[in-house]
Amino acid sequence: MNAPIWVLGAGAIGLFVGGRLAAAGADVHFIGRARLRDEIAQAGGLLLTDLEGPEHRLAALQWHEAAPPGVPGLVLLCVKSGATASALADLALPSGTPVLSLQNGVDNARLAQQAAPQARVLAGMVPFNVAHVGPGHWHRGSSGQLAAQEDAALQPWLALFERAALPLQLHRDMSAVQWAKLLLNLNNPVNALSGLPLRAQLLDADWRACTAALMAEALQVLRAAGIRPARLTPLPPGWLPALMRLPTPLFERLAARMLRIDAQARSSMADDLAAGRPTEIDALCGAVLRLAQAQGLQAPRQRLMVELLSAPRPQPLNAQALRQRLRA
Ligand SMILES: NC(=O)C1=CN([C@@H]2O[C@H](COP(=O)(O)OP(=O)(O)OC[C@H]3O[C@@H](n4cnc5c(N)ncnc54)[C@H](OP(=O)(O)O)[C@@H]3O)[C@@H](O)[C@H]2O)C=CC1
Ligand SMILES: CC(C)(CO)C(=O)C(=O)O
Repeated sequence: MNAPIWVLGAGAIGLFVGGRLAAAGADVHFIGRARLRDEIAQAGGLLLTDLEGPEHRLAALQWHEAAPPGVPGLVLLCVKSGATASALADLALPSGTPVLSLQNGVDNARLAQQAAPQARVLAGMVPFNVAHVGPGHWHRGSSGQLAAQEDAALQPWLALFERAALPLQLHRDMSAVQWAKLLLNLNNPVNALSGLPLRAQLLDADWRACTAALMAEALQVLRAAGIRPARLTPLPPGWLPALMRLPTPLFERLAARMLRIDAQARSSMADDLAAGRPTEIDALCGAVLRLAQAQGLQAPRQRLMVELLSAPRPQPLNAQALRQRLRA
């Protein structure tokens, strides 16, 4: 068996990925909140279900509210972006410990490396959605393969991820992959404000027009900065705004893969908004806004989304009102 894996941030992604690795035989330690530990215990264990795979039940988890005793062989960084620095600063990791960030946004690996300079922090990317759908129950509601920085430190772990049916697709240029994922994540604030499940929101032309406008603005900024996002979808990233603006019947046909989403799936930002937690808007639209500013450009649409989602109590909006405000 490999050395222990520590999941830092036992929430949707941490429980799903860590739970699947534990089911495949890994020695997984979850670092998370007592409320989720208690919820899982009261439900009789962790239940993981999957749109396209078998379900897994784990009767007991190795759960900690702070760093476990011992030394990890791998850390999976699964807290929301705003918690990256503080979560890592609380662990005294031995020199060279690989830390794989499974977070959205383009800056978390850098922030993590700053907080734990002795660790070997690697960027990763999760393309699929995991939602908390019932007591002790998390569900993967869309598909796609995990991505990670190509690095010798991950070699000993590749077979385990394969066994867990979560193979790591290795990339030399994770920055291009992360920017491409960020473009897709520009739908997160739109989804959160809509109050709708992801699939229903994506099947509404007005909400899609909002996301298209954010994507078009971000693509202009990336172009100006010389960043070429990787291709994560059947169509190249540059075509995403046009795809989103298609009439719904045509969109349904051309975006069939993007729409392979369970009716219950919702974006991680919608979860945060519903729970009254801070959102990751600064790591998504905020990152595009900062890149624009560095190029001497404006990004008024990203700025608007940052303002709307940073309000003390962001209110759901109707699609046409948001469209108007975004000039979409
Ligand atoms: N959910 C999804 O479908 C997807 C999520 N992602 C990305 O994955 C990352 C994680 O998202 P997700 O799993 O949804 O987030 P969750 O909020 O479900 O999980 C994170 C958990 O970590 C806990 N936490 C925060 N700080 C600490 C700490 N110092 N020690 C222990 N626990 C801590 C949080 O508790 P508390 O809330 O109390 O702070 C929360 O329970 C994000 O960057 C997200 O964008 C990427 C793709 C899909
Ligand atoms: C998978 C996706 C794009 C949408 O659910 C996501 O990254 C998120 O919810 O944050």
